[in-house]
Amino acid sequence: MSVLDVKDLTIHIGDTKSPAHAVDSVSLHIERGEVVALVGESGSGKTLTGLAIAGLLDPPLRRVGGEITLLGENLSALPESQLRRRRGDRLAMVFQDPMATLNPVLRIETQLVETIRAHRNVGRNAARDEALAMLDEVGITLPAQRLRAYPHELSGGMRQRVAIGAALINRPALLIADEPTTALDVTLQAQILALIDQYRRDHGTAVLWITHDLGVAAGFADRVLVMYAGQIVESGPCARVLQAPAHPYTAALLGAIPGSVPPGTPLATLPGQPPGLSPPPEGCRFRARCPRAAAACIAAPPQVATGEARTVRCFFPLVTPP
Ligand SMILES: Nc1ncnc2c1ncn2[C@@H]1O[C@H](COP(=O)(O)OP(=O)(O)OP(=O)(O)O)[C@@H](O)[C@H]1O
Repeated sequence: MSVLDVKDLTIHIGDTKSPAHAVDSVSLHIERGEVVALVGESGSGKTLTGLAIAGLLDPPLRRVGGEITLLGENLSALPESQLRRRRGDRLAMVFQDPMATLNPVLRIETQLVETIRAHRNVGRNAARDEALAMLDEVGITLPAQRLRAYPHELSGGMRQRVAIGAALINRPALLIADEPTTALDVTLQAQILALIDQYRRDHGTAVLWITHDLGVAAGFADRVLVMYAGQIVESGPCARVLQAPAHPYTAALLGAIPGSVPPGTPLATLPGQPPGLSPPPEGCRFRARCPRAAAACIAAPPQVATGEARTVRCFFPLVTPP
């Protein structure tokens, strides 16, 4: 049984007459202990996908279709408010800004203890001991002292560690991490990645890692899902996809990573902008920017299997289907 199974998730923004189709029929699954990276340019719908899974969509964002099954339970029929409660102890989300999780006016201890007691029947002292152990686990030095601190008394890196500790403290089966390292310097980025990687090895946590940085996904994820203009255009084992991308968009993303080309060679840039989605363009959403576009791309390409557990949504993939 997958920890998470999402089928045909569709999200609209705005009024029902001319909504933006921000996420269109996204399907994905994540197994126990697996890291799946959701990558794509800014505005491609990654965050909305994560928020919908976590039950955190608020108007003008509307989930208009799709099934979300967490640990075998189909939660799609429940209204968003109930979804939030049902999912609270099974999944957790961390964001780029740790202050999206932390309350600035409460001590770290109060926040962690309340998070534990909101979901589990644990006494205050036991909850405090757990909070202390979690700060230690996420690499906070002098944890007893930090427990008494307010968020503003901690550095940015420490705040992100505490936010991750708060997310993990009820041992969720699924962690959704939305660019939690983007605002940190490279040393801290690497430390946070290593921390989450170790945690999921120890506890079998499934991780959905949302990032615009294919380089980060490369070193960390088991599988990668590439999103463009609200659709998943390619998916597969991370190593295979990065070695031989099938979709021209994935190839373009890879060509723009520093270090992907010999020194002295300019990085490839992708011309143009993603299309507007209100309404979405007909046919392939990438065709206006695609070097391989042809007359056939006026029709919407289906998602096809290319072997080795890979899929691609393209009439002219770079890796040919078997
Ligand atoms: N609350 C909102 N109200 C209106 N539009 C929104 C809202 N949240 C997101 N959008 C729009 O939905 C689209 C998808 O946004 P989303 O945040 O999911 O993209 P993303 O791929 O995560 O990009 P980024 O990396 O910049 O966060 C974008 O066009 C964005 O402007």
